[in-house]
This record gives sequence, C-alpha cells and structure tokens, in this order.
Amino acid sequence: MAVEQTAERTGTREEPIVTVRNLQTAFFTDKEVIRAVDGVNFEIVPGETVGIVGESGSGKSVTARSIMGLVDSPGRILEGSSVRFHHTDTVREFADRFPGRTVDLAAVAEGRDPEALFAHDAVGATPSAFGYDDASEASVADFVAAGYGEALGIDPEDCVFITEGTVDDPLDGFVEITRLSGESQRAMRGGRIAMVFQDPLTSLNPVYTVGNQIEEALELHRDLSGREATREAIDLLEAVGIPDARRRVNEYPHQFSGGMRQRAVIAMALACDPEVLICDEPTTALDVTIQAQILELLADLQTDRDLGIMFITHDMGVIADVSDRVNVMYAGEVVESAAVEPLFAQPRHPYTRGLLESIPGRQEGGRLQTIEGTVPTPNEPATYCRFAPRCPERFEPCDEVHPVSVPVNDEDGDHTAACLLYPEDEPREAAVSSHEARDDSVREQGGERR
Ligand SMILES: Nc1ncnc2c1ncn2[C@@H]1O[C@H](COP(=O)(O)OP(=O)(O)OP(=O)(O)O)[C@@H](O)[C@H]1O
Ligand code: NI
Repeated sequence: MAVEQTAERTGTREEPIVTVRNLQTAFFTDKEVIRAVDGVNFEIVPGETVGIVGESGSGKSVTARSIMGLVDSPGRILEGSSVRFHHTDTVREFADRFPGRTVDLAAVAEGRDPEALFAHDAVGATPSAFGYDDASEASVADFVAAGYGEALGIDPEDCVFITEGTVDDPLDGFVEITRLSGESQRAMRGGRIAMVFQDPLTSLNPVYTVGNQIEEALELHRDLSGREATREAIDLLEAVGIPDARRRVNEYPHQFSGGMRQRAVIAMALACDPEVLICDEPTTALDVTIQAQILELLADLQTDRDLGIMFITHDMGVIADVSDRVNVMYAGEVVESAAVEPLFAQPRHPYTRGLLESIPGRQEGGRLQTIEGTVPTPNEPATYCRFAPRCPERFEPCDEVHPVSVPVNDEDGDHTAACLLYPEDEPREAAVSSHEARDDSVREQGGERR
C-alpha cells in the first residue's frame, strides 16, 4: 500500500470515490455541544489507503461513523457537511431505486452562480470551508450537497444527484451520504462501504457460526442463498487466509483465535463486494506478528479488488506502513495532510512532529518524547488553535486566531497544515492575518456554527 507501489500499479491516481467536505458532527449533550468532527476535508481513492491518525479523542472514530451513517443521538451531522459517493454504477442503481429522491443537478444549476449562492445570508458555510482557495471553485453541487438546496427547490430527502445525463437516464453523478436514510442508508452501509472495527466480537454474533453470518451478508447484499452462499462463504474465508475453510465455516466465533476472528470479520465485510472499506484500529488488539499479517492481507485484498481504504489508528508506525496519504487529526480537525513520504520526511505541524518523536527509535539521542497533556474535548467553536496549550511553538496569536489549512511544501502542493507558522516564507504577522481572513466560516455569519 506504499506510495511507489500504488504509482506502479495504477500509473496515475484514480478519481476519488468518496469526498468528505466540511464534515461536522456534534453531540448535543445536556451540558455542552461536543464538536467531535469540526470541518474535516479529505478523500478516499480506489486502490489507495488514506490513513487517519491522532491521539485518543481526536475524532477519528466519529469521522468513520459519520461516513457509515452510524452517528446516534445525541450526535448528528450538521448542515454544511457533505460526504459524496462517486460511483457510476451506484448512482444508476440508486436513481432507479429512489427516483423520487433523485435530482438532475445540471437543470438546477442552469443560470445559477454558485458564488452568489454561497453569499446568501442563510448559508452557514463558505466555499473556503470546502477547502477551496477561491470562491469560483465552488459549484452548485457543493451548495446543494451541503444541505442548502431548499432555496433551489430541493427536498432534504433528495440524495442522488445526477451530473451527467438525466434522472431517467443517468450517466454520472454522486450519492450524498449525509442525506441517506432508511433503505437508501442500508444499501450504502455494508453494500458499498463496509467497516471493520477494533474488536471483531462487535461484528460477530456468538450464537451463529461464522459461515452463517457470512451467508447472511451474501443473501442480503448479493442475493445468494443455499449451497451457492456456502460455497462463496468458504471462498471468502480462503481469500482472507483462513486455513481449512471448509471445516471452519461451521465453527463459532469463540473457536477462532483473535487474528482469525478479525480475518473472518474482513471476509464478512467483503461478502457484499464493497468499493470502500473503513478500518477503525483493526489491529490494535492483536499482537505484533498477527497485526503485520492482517495489514498484509488488507494490502493484498486492496490490490485484487481496487478497494479504497480508510485506515484509522493512533500508531504512527502503522500509518507509515499502510497509508498512501495521511490526515493527522486533533480535537475534531485535520491539522496536517500529505502523501505519506513527505509527511514523514518533512512533518510541518508541531503536533505531527510531536507524534513522530514519540515513535521509538526516531529521535536523536534515543529519548522518547511524548506530547504532554491530552486532547481537549472540542466543546466550543474553534476560534483559536486547539493544540496551542500543548504546543512547543505556541506564540500569542495562537490563542486568538483559528488556523486554516494552507499549503506548506513547495514540492508537494497537496501538503497542507493548519498552523499559524505557515506560510513560512511570509512574515509572521502577515501569515496570521491571512489565516484570520480565511477563517470566515465561524464569525462572519453572525456567530456560532450550529
Ligand atoms: N456518543 C457520544 N456522546 C458524546 N460525545 C461523544 C460520543 N462519541 C464520541 N464523543 C466525543 O467525540 C470526540 C471524538 O471521539 P472519537 O471516538 O471519534 O475519538 P477517536 O479519535 O476515535 O479516539 P480513540 O483513539 O480513543 O478511539 C471525543 O471528545 C468524544 O468524547
Ligand atoms: Ni476511535
């Protein structure tokens, strides 16, 4: 899954299958509003692994659960968020199954100026919240996907957006995941995007055989049953490296070792032939040897199936192994994003540097540095740098200005960090002002984001 390998394999990068734009997920407790995910942007590309790394409480799991449609009350995804699934076959299938919820975006966009739409008072997000440098990059699709389409006659239930062709004959488009509910949500979750959790026992039912559980997924998502399903279940167990699959298909989860259970869960996730696999610390509970085997298995499956993988861990060593691209999260925000090589060779954000110094063997003089303190609960709007209290580079404006993501590497234009130290070639004061000017998502709209 390393960079060179992917480049060799595919030549050029494929288009993203999932784009996460300005994702905001909050928990509304009696006491406070916890902004667990606060304006996150990243992509999942077929055949690649995007790593999400950060300490406990940084919002990794809530990001994953938001994409899966698994955020439960008192949590919800806020208006202005968009998670798009770009997969032509899925768009066609969904347009067919949910015609009443399908919209011809070209028709809606005709004669509209997206910049002007974003300027509307009622809109709580700006194009810059979507990661654009310039408002002209925004599209009507961004506007609509982010939930502001009502002004254009779009129902909040609408979730399939056609960008080429028509509603009756869709050629291309996207499904807006944050607007799915009921049947459409079930079809996406498990069917198109599958998830593997840290503890395999959360996915396995102790009272059914492993085979039964895989067969159930096959029946639900691929319409296989009986002998056909059993045969496919055995094939899947073999594909994930479970020896003697013909016998083990009839065993119960407790008869499997930890590593074998996680393999079985991966087989179950693959049963529905997903495009995207989200792995939330899938190897954290396993010993190092087994962990390496599971990572290798995932890499092989990815190559065979052109899977887009989102891989969550707090372990920088694992991230280096598995990722093509890395997003470093802190208190609900992505603070640095880069391809894996530049991230490790030239980490820019002080938080990333801190995380790297805490990997054994990486520091000069052999002393293991850990970042003192813990991730704060993001229970107020980010009007300052949330890392500042722990940051060795902190200077005064860090307490008053919220840093936005800016390019930090001349050779790699996609390498960004959200830190007031950048752009480095600008005088500090000018850099700070440019962050302040671009962080218009919160205050200009008259106060808090919801
Ligand atoms: N159901 C919930 N109700 C209230 N707050 C929640 C809920 N779930 C998560 N949070 C809060 O959201 C924030 C992000 O949590 P999340 O589980 O995504 O962190 P994480 O990065 O996955 O950490 P870990 O490495 O420990 O798994 C934390 O502040 C957490 O307390
Ligand atoms: Ni987590």
